[in-house]
Amino acid sequence: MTALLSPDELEARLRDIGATRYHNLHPFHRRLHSGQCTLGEVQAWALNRYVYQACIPIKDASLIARCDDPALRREWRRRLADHDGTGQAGPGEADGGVARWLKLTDGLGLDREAVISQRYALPATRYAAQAYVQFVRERTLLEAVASSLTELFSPQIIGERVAGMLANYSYVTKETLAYFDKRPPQAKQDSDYALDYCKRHARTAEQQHAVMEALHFKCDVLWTMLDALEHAYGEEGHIPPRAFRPGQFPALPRND
Ligand SMILES: O=C(O)c1cc(C(=O)O)c2c(n1)C(=O)C(=O)c1cc(C(=O)O)[nH]c1-2
Repeated sequence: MTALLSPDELEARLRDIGATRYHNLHPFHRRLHSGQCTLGEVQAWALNRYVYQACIPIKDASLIARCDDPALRREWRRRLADHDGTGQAGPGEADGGVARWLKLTDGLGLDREAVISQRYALPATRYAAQAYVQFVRERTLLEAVASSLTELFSPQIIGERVAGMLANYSYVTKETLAYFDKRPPQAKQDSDYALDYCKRHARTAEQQHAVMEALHFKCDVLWTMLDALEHAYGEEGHIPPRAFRPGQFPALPRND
């Protein structure tokens, strides 16, 4: 166990974890952003990433449910609204991030119902997303907050992704990628709060260690999802039996 760090030293250690472990460094993202993915791979990325998007409000709701600090609950409620919408768009009209992600999968020609069913996602994607929800349910509140700290690094990758995909794929438009318009300011606000919370509440060396481990864990969740995509759809092409197959979607057996 390392010695007790100052809050700023803790922040520097967390930023260092992002600099060396965040999913912007994954080969699949490099291929995605530089135009080297096939249409099938771009579709597979969006379909699998829906599973992650859908789990985010569930893990945020779990955090709220076990939190006895009204200020933290209030802050986290905003995240729920960001993802699930406020309901102000009209009855049955979702206006949050999850709904905007479906505009992205629509734009890539994927069947909405099939995407929402999560049936054609890779098993590893589902397990990774479930592991994130489980982590937030079971670990300390401090670790649960710390596991969101990957968002410190997301504005940069979103910038690279939007510029790279618009430049490199003729079928990707600004409208297709509209999900990402709102994310950088939301992620900045979310991660500023979470970082400040961790710096204030990690008062012992053990708690600081737990915060850093939570960020490592979350980087692993994100990395695992991209490993699974690369393994299934990259050069080797080991698509699991039930998963999305480019070109054959959604004409797949429905009762499997
Ligand atoms: O596009 C990305 O690379 C990326 C990364 C992350 C992240 O680092 O966890 C999130 C998002 N996007 C995102 O859109 C999002 O809503 C989100 C919520 C969270 C979280 O842990 O609460 N991370 C992320």
